[in-house]
Amino acid sequence: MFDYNTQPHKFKFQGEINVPGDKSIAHRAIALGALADGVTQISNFTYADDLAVTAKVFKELGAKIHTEISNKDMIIKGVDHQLQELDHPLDVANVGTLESLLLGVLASSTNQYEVIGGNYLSKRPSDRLVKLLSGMGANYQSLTEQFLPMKVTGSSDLQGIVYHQDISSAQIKSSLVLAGIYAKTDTTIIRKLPTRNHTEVLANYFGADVTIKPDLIVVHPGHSKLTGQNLTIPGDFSSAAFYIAGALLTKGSKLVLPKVGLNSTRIGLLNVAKQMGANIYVDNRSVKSVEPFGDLIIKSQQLHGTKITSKQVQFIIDEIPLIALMASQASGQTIIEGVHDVHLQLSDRIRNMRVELAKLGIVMQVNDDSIVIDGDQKITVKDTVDSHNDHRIAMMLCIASILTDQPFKIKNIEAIDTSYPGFIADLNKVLVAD
Ligand SMILES: O=C(O)C1=C[C@@H](OP(=O)(O)O)[C@@H](O)[C@H](O)C1
Ligand SMILES: C=C(OP(=O)(O)O)C(=O)O
Repeated sequence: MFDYNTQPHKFKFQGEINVPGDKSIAHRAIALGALADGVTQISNFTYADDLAVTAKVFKELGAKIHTEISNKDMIIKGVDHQLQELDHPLDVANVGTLESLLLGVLASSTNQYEVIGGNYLSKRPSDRLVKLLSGMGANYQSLTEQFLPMKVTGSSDLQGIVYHQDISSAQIKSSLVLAGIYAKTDTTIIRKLPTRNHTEVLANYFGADVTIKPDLIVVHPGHSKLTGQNLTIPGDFSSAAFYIAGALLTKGSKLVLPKVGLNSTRIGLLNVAKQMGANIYVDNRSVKSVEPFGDLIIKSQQLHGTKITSKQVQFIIDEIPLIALMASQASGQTIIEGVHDVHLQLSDRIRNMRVELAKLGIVMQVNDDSIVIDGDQKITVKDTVDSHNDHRIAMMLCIASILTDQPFKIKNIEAIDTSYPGFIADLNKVLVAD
């Protein structure tokens, strides 16, 4: 457990920074590469803590995984769906995406597994997902019925289901896709609202047969077979978001972020920033291994408040603490609607960001399904802040520290390593004292 003392200056941003490879895509690439027949080579892989846990779990299931940390390469020899039997539990720690992907993967194996998790995930209900996977024919047993630890015995006779999404969750959808690839009949997911689409897009890249339409996706197990692939992971938009917010909010900034992932299901913060009056330029657009990317050029800008609707929330799901900070520095009021499910993330991310920002003098009204933030708030340090072991809150607090010349302490700063080891060093490369 480490504390970080922020600096007693305001800063602006100058220069260029390459953000790490996308964590969300990398989780899926490891899972699909591990299940596939043959070798998968992943370039621009970031060895973040969450991805280390995913790699460890799939290694235990029999995949051979080699990481070249200096080259940011990962090489996986897959098991061709023959998962190894284990005499010990699979530990997903507090990696929410891994828990969901894994429960879907294990649905089609007849081996018996036990899945355990860390203190936060052991309190996150899995019953919605488990009910769906059980409906396909897999068996999940938890003493508490809805939380980890859980005993899983899948089925070699999984049957597809038709699921009318009651909540918008990329993790639930992804889990059903991974189970559906090995089912006997089609799995249909009828969307409530679109969510990040990396799983279905990447599954097709590996040889699955998934129809992707705006209002539904259908997994056709048929004769599809996953085969190892080479892929390059774009920069993580959710990591780039901290620099985007920082550069917009600090006078005299100009920052370039090369090769950032621009998947339309991830870049809601760009649209929110535009609604708030920002002009962010995108250059050198391209597509590699089915994911779009490009260079972002950000200049400081005076922002104004806006209304963010529930339709936009899935596209900013991991950026809400940062958007709250942006809103507090804009002119006028901002309302974010449709945030109910974000309360389930990690340790209740919305509650924690409200508590921590209040220690910096930034107040907001948090309701069950909406957040209201007044603009023009001055940062006034009242207390030591805490990441609550949430990497997104930790990095948002680092950006807040740049906007004030009052230094403060951030407790449990090491949470940053969950997605972006080296963030503070990178940040310091592009900060110029004002
Ligand atoms: O599928 C994913 O990679 C993720 C989906 C989102 O969660 P939900 O599916 O619970 O909304 C997001 O918050 C999480 O950081 C990563
Ligand atoms: C909540 C996050 O991820 P996960 O759900 O995988 O823990 C995140 O990356 O912000």
